[in-house]
Amino acid sequence: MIALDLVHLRQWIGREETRAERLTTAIAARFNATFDRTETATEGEPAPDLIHLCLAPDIAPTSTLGPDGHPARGGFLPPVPLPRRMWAGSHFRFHEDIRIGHMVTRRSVVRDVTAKQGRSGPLCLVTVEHRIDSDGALAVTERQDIIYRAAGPAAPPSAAPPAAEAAPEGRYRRAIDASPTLLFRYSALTFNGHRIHYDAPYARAEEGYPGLVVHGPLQATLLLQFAEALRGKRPAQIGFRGLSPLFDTAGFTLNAQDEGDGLRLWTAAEGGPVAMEARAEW
Ligand SMILES: CC(C)(COP(=O)(O)OP(=O)(O)OC[C@H]1O[C@@H](n2cnc3c(N)ncnc32)[C@H](O)[C@@H]1OP(=O)(O)O)[C@@H](O)C(=O)NCCC(=O)NCCSC(=O)C[C@](C)(O)C(=O)O
Repeated sequence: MIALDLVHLRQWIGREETRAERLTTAIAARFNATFDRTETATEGEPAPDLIHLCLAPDIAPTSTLGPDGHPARGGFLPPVPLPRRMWAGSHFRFHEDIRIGHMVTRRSVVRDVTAKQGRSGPLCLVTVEHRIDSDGALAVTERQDIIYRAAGPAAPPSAAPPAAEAAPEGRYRRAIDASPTLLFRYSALTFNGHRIHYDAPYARAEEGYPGLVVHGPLQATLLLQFAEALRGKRPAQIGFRGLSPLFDTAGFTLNAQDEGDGLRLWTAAEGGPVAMEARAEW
């Protein structure tokens, strides 16, 4: 069993990083193509929401990547010794548009590092706050949770009852083909080398998943686009939480339900549990 030295890991709290990249029409066009959006990417126009997740990635030489294809730990993020990294959730607040052609700057701060005991074993939760500016104007604030967990099956049998309950059908639904091509294109857009998203033998044999894992940010982007299509405009804020992984072994649906002034949204595979849940407010 891997012991977490929380005193050491919590020394990363307060650590900051700033990265920037110009949002070119080429990047916006690739994003639109990946998500089957018909808009033309035009300089000066508002960019599609959550495109900032594709900008200014960690650029590490291939020879320095860890066995999972991620940059080795211990730079900006704490060197958590648990091997399985997952996107656990994010809360976004939208202030202004990010515009195509603008310089997009992300300032990130590690806000918290905590240890938890999950049904899948010990977990380490790292919370990071991001501020995203578009040509110097505040555009988006984000509070992101990353979970690290021990090696082993994604969902232990003991976790079966609550985790395996089939998700309900939303009043509004849209089917998505979780094809390896879509997953690969999103990995390429985000320069994400994490092998669980494109290397099926690795995902099965090394990480114990039944297939390729659908990226958390990809699900979040699809759910936000669905919410925007239903309401005709971007919400003021939206929060996501990943509850169970989704795989390329079956298609999945985007679901939504009216809830108060907002929408409750979720993804689920056919007959599967809620994978990612979200709440959007306008
Ligand atoms: C994370 C797993 C293993 C924990 O599942 P579990 O059954 O072990 O945990 P639990 O028993 O449900 O909860 C234990 C504790 O953890 C907390 N917790 C539990 N879940 C969350 C969450 N999401 N966000 C924040 N907190 C969470 C929970 O509140 C509880 O805290 P408490 O003891 O204080 O009450 C499980 O929820 C899961 O598998 N979620 C799906 C994750 C996923 O599929 N992410 C997308 C794919 S990975 C990815 O895209 C990566 C990428 C893009 O390549 C990249 O960033 O590098």
